Amino acid sequence: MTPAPIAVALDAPDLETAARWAALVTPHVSTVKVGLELYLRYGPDVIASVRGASGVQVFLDLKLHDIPNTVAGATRAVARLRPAFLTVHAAGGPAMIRAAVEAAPHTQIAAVTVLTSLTDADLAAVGLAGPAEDAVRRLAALSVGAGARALVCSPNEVAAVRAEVGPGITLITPGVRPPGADSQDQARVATPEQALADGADLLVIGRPITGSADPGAAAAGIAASLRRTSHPV
Ligand SMILES: O=C(O)c1cc(=O)[nH]c(=O)n1[C@@H]1O[C@H](COP(=O)(O)O)[C@@H](O)[C@H]1O
Repeated sequence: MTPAPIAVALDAPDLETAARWAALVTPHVSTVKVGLELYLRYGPDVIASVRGASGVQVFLDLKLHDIPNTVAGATRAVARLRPAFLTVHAAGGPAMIRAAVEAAPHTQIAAVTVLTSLTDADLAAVGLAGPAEDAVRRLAALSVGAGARALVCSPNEVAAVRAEVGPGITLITPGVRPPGADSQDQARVATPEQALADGADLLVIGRPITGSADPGAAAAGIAASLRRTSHPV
């Protein structure tokens, strides 16, 4: 069976746990995601550990945000690990995004528009007035103009972003929760089925899978529900 378009966020405190989660979920999902918690503790070795024997696609989520020269150097430093995706913050601006794109020709640079943990009130507090969707659309257009071929947004904005950037751009949505699940620190959320129906290409899901007693079964369950949605019987 084709693995589901899900990136499981391996936000674990230690490498053994992350590698175990990766092994349990990789039969069911296309991608595993390494973020700041694991990468800052273990460095580049973590990539090989979670890739394991399966060779599953790895998404490196470092959310780089600095001046263009520094981001180019940081991107070059990790490009040799050949992650399928590497995140940068779109708010770093077009020159920074372009620097990352040029520094990693074999990796898709994914520009994070507005973090899924932020509400409209949070955005107003940091000086971004207006609904999140306006900022997301603006940052999405800017990122694609700077050469990004992948974008990160919440499922609530994915339909608007798709309308803005067209079909060729990979849209990645965290802030995904199965029906009835706790949204925890996520503010702009939707179900996996809704995110896919609205145009997402890859769903980032962490704790609803890794916090389950059986992460393999949790991943398989969500993958099966997505298959039912895309091919209703
Ligand atoms: O870039 C990301 O992956 C990301 C962007 C964003 O706006 N929101 C967001 O939650 N993420 C990541 O997606 C994952 C979501 O995890 P859960 O909330 O446990 O499903 C975490 O690893 C976050 O770092």
